[in-house]
Parts: sequence; structure tokens; C-alpha cells
Amino acid sequence: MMLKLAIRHEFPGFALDAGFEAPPGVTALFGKSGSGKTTIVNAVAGLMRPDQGRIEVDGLILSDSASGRFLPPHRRGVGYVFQEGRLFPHLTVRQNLLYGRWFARMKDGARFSRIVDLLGIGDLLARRPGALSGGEKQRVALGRAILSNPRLLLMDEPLAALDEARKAEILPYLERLRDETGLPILYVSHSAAEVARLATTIVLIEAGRVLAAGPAATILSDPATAPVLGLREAGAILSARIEAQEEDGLTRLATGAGPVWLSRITAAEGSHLRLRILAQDVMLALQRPSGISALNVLPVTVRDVTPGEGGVLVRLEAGDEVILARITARSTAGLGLAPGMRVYAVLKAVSVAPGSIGTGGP
Ligand SMILES: Nc1ncnc2c1ncn2[C@@H]1O[C@H](COP(=O)(O)OP(=O)(O)OP(=O)(O)O)[C@@H](O)[C@H]1O
Repeated sequence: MMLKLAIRHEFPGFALDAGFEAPPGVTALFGKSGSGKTTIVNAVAGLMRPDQGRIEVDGLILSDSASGRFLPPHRRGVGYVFQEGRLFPHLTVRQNLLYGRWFARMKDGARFSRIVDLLGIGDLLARRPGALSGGEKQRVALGRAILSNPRLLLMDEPLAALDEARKAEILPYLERLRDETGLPILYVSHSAAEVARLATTIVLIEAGRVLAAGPAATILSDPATAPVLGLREAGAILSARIEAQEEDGLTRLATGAGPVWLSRITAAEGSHLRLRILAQDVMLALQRPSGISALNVLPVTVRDVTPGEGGVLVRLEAGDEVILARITARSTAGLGLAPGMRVYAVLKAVSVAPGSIGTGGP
């Protein structure tokens, strides 16, 4: 399924003119406060009617100004998860979950059990929302949205109200949803870390317009978009597979850039992971360094060198992957870095934080 959107809308003092496609997986809408993300989500949900344009999912037209078509929200088949779960306080978790299903007129017990298992909420079914933690509420809200059998899911900062520990608890469930439902998920977030972990596709919004859109790995490692995402957050995403759990506490991963060793990752051999390698954690050397503690030395070719305010971003081709390094202007000049040069990227095994390791491919 695919969402296609091209809309224009004017509020006093604000003009939205946005177009993009959202394939299955998580399409993250990322941009500053007031850039228009919620307006886009509301237009897809049918909560506002854009002045102009067209929104369709897999050929079903949700809204089209040219023909005057505008499907009301309840006929769109769109699941919506808000910042706060908005569960019905007087209903149990089971009743909240079934409420969504009632709309879809579904009576499929196997599917109910599968979603309950997927979200790990089986033990909560008899409780009321008042007796749930913030993270548990959000998992129930996700379950309710999915059980309504939607064509697509809208999530407007679903983790924003949670502390870091609760966020970390929910992220694996979101990854499973992304990988197992095959639905397009439009996901609004302010957090580059969250976007890097979850997004399949990234749409960068600035002042009502699409600044860049494309596969997450491409957008995240693009020096042109790094200032928007935040330089500290700039980096690459590598698709990796666990090859071996080694005896000294390291995990060996196969990546398109070569083998990478990281501190123990608790997942089975053969598992597919996505690693976020922050540009500020990558060092560059002209010769293969010896006598250093860093375990990962990858031969790479410089693709481009982009000076900016917070240092220089060097985009590197590593096998069939792209890695980004952020170094100082002095180091860039000292190494004489230029496109086409073959150098070595150095990465410490401990520099990839557990929160930067997700499941599934990029
Ligand atoms: N109903 C409305 N009437 C007038 N102006 C509106 C309305 N809804 C949104 N706006 C304006 O449109 C702009 C975009 O708002 P929107 O909520 O889409 O931004 P956002 O990117 O989702 O922001 P945030 O991250 O803070 O939620 C803002 O300037 C906002 O004030």
C-alpha cells in the first residue's frame, strides 16, 4: 500500500505546499515546531480539508479538490495514535481494543491474539487505563488503531509524552509493527534519534514545504540535510546481520561496509539489525592505523567534503554503504581530504549506543 499526497493550504500567516509518497513502513515527518507536520496528518485523517490537492491510498481517493471528493474521517480506514493514548477511561483494555474492531466489523480472534502478543499487552486486558503506565497506554492505543484494520496508520508524536525509559520500551514494538503489518505509517517526530531508529522513509518539512524526501539511510547521511536534523544527530544507517557472538563479549556483524565489532548485542546470530553510526563518532586516517584501541577500521572512499558551521561533514563510500564523518576544518586541511581519496574510517566498538541499534533493515 502506498500513500500519495500533494496538498496546498493557507492559514493566516502560514502556507502549506507539500507533496510526497509514503510506501509501506514508517515515513517520518520531521521538522521544527510550526512547520506544518500536524496539518499534513490532519489532512490525511480528514480532520481538515485542504484548499487544494489530492490525497490517495492505493488508488482510493481520500480527498481531491479537483473533483470535490472528500471522504469523511470514519470512512477513510485510517488509524490515528496521538501523543496521549486517548483511551476510554471507563472501558477495560480489552474493551478499548475491541472498540476499534467494532468499527471494522471484524470478528477474527486469531488476529486479536496476534496483535495483543505483538504489543505484549496480554496481561493488561482486564485493567482500566487508569491502572496502566504511560508506555502501556501507548501500546494499547497502538493496538486499538491496528485492530480497526486501517489502510494506514497516523502517529503524531506517539512517544513525546513518555520518559526515555518508556520510549526505549516501546520502540521495539513499533519496529515490529513496521516490519510485520506492511502498512504505511505516517509518523510525526521531533526526535532525530527516534526517526533514525524507526524511519524507512524521511520527509523533512520546513516552513510548510518539503525540503527533502527519500529513503532514511540516504537522507540521514546527506550533508545537505544534516543541519536540519541537527549536526549532533547526523550520521549513517548501516544494515547489519549478526554473524557471531564472540567469547570476549563482542558481537561480530556483517555489513555492506565490511565486518564491524560492537559491544555485545543481545540478539540471535543471523538477526538483521540497523545500526546508526553518528558522524561525530567516526575518525579518519590516511593509512590503516596500527597500535590503536579502536577495533573497526573500514577502508572507504571520500565522496564529498562539506564545510559547515559545526565542522566538516565527509561523506564516505564504504562498500555498498555510505558513512558520514564529522571532523574539524583543521583536520580536513591537514589530511588534504578531497573527493575520490581512499582513506580509513575508524569506529570504536563501544561508540554505538544500544538505543542506536534497531531491528529490521534500513
Ligand atoms: N486551524 C488553524 N488555524 C490557523 N492556523 C493554524 C491552524 N492550524 C495550524 N495553524 C498554523 O499552521 C502552522 C503549522 O502548524 P502545524 O500544527 O501543522 O505544525 P507542526 O509542524 O505540527 O508543529 P508542532 O511540531 O509544534 O506540532 C502553524 O503556524 C500554526 O499556527
